[in-house]
Amino acid sequence: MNTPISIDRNEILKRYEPIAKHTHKGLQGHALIIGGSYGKIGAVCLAGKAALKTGCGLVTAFVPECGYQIVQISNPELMVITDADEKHLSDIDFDLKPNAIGIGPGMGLHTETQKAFHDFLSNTSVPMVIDADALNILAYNPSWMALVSPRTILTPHPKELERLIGKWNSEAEMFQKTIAFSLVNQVIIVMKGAPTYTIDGETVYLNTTGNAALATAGSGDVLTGIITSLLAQSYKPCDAAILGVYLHGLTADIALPETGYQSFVASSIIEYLGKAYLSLDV
Ligand SMILES: NC(=O)C1=CN([C@@H]2O[C@H](COP(=O)(O)OP(=O)(O)OC[C@H]3O[C@@H](n4cnc5c(N)ncnc54)[C@H](OP(=O)(O)O)[C@@H]3O)[C@@H](O)[C@H]2O)[C@@H](O)CC1
Ligand SMILES: Nc1ncnc2c1ncn2[C@@H]1O[C@H](COP(=O)(O)OP(=O)(O)O)[C@@H](O)[C@H]1O
Ligand SMILES: [Mg+2]
Repeated sequence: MNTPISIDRNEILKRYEPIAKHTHKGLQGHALIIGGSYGKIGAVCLAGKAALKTGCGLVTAFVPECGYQIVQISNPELMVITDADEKHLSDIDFDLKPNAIGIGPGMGLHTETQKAFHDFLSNTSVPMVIDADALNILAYNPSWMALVSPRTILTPHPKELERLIGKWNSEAEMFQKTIAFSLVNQVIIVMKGAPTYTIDGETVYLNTTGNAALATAGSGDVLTGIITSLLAQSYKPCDAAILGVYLHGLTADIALPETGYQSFVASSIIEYLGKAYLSLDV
């Protein structure tokens, strides 16, 4: 394996694009977050709000019918489209043209959802982040990887990674198998952990921000929203992944003296995104 490239502030400033003075919401990108199921609509609320607070101009959530009021009330800035089914996604069909899609948070593994995901992948080539249950569905249906567009970003935690690539006996083998998976499928893999590595074929990027405060429910869902937002704002997929992971960790580093580890929750990541961005602008 090549020596990982350490992603520090200098590397980020090479990639970060400050906002243009005369931009408007129509130029800032439209992100679509697809996911949720009965009891796990919060995952979509978190990803959607994170997408907005990362700078996207418009964000739409696609959720089962039971999520309609939850998303609208928790995030009035979000637009919502609902599936025909009350509790799970059964047909992922929409009449809009997002610049990027994040799919999987809270989505569940219902057989109808699995079929809907298959049909959605067959018909979509929009830049995409695949996370959580959408990754698990791919792991259970490995041949569907052929439907995933090149340069798609996958964001597995260690268990999701194991489901996708199989068990490993050493860290070296984990990297070897992940790199091979990235090369064969032409996808970018964000190997979430402490620390997080982003794998783009043979190139490995090591993130340098973040701390144990991030070990809290929904923090991966927030990361999906952040990276989807950057993709929608026209960052190249690998840069969106690297910058998104860096910003996500930076929020926890900035917050720590104020929140401590224990009281930091996934919504705190979203709350501190502003300070994370501001620290890049000085
Ligand atoms: N508010 C909401 O709506 C929320 C909704 N959510 C949604 O729930 C769905 C299920 O997602 P999920 O990740 O909780 O379940 P799953 O894939 O079975 O993985 C869990 C297993 O993986 C392991 N594991 C995890 N991290 C690890 C690590 N760093 N290092 C090592 N191991 C690690 C760990 O294994 P263990 O250590 O227990 O053996 C654990 O048992 C998904 O759609 C998600 O979006 C959540 O985001 C929460 C907030
Ligand atoms: N101890 C830790 N140090 C740094 N980052 C962590 C730590 N624990 C978790 N994280 C980060 O938090 C996120 C957890 O993602 P995930 O397990 O998908 O959460 P969820 O599914 O609950 O949203 C990842 O980005 C991971 O890198
Ligand atoms: Mg997750």
